[in-house]
Amino acid sequence: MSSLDTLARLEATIAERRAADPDSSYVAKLNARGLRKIAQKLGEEATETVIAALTEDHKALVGEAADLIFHLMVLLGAKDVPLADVLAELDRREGVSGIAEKAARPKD
Ligand SMILES: N=c1c2ncn([C@@H]3O[C@H](COP(=O)(O)OP(=O)(O)OP(=O)(O)O)[C@@H](O)[C@H]3O)c2ncn1[C@@H]1O[C@H](COP(=O)(O)O)[C@@H](O)[C@H]1O
Repeated sequence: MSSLDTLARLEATIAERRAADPDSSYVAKLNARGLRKIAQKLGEEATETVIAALTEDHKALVGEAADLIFHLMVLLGAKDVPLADVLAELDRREGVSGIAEKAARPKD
C-alpha cells in the first residue's frame, strides 16, 4: 500500500544507488552528471506534469507526477536534504495555517 513509507523507501534506495555503477543505475547516472543535470531533469519533469494536467488523461498525469516526485527526491538526496526536513516544514505550515484560520474565524 502507498503511503509516506513509499517515499521513505525511495529515499533509502536513492541514497544506496547514488554510488552504484552509472551503467546499471539511473540514480547513479544522474548523480554522476551533476547537480545542474539533476535540476534540469526536475524542471523538465515539472513542465511535463503541467502539460499532462492541462492536456492529458488521469493515467498520464499520474505517470508524470511520479517522475516529478522521483526527480525531486534525487535532487534532495544530492543536496543531502532529508525528506524528514521537508515533511517537518509541511507540518509546521499546517500548524501555522491552523492558527491563521482560528484568528480569521469570527468570535461568538
Ligand atoms: N522511480 C524511479 C524512476 N522514475 C523514473 N525513472 C527513470 O527516469 C528516466 C527518465 O527518462 P527520460 O527519458 O526523461 O531520461 P533519460 O533519457 O533516461 O535521460 P536524459 O538523457 O534525458 O538525461 C527513465 O530512465 C526512467 O527509468 C526512474 N528511475 C528509478 N526510479 C526508482 O529508483 C530506484 C533505483 O533505480 P536505479 O538507480 O536505476 O537502480 C528504482 O528501483 C525505482 O524505485
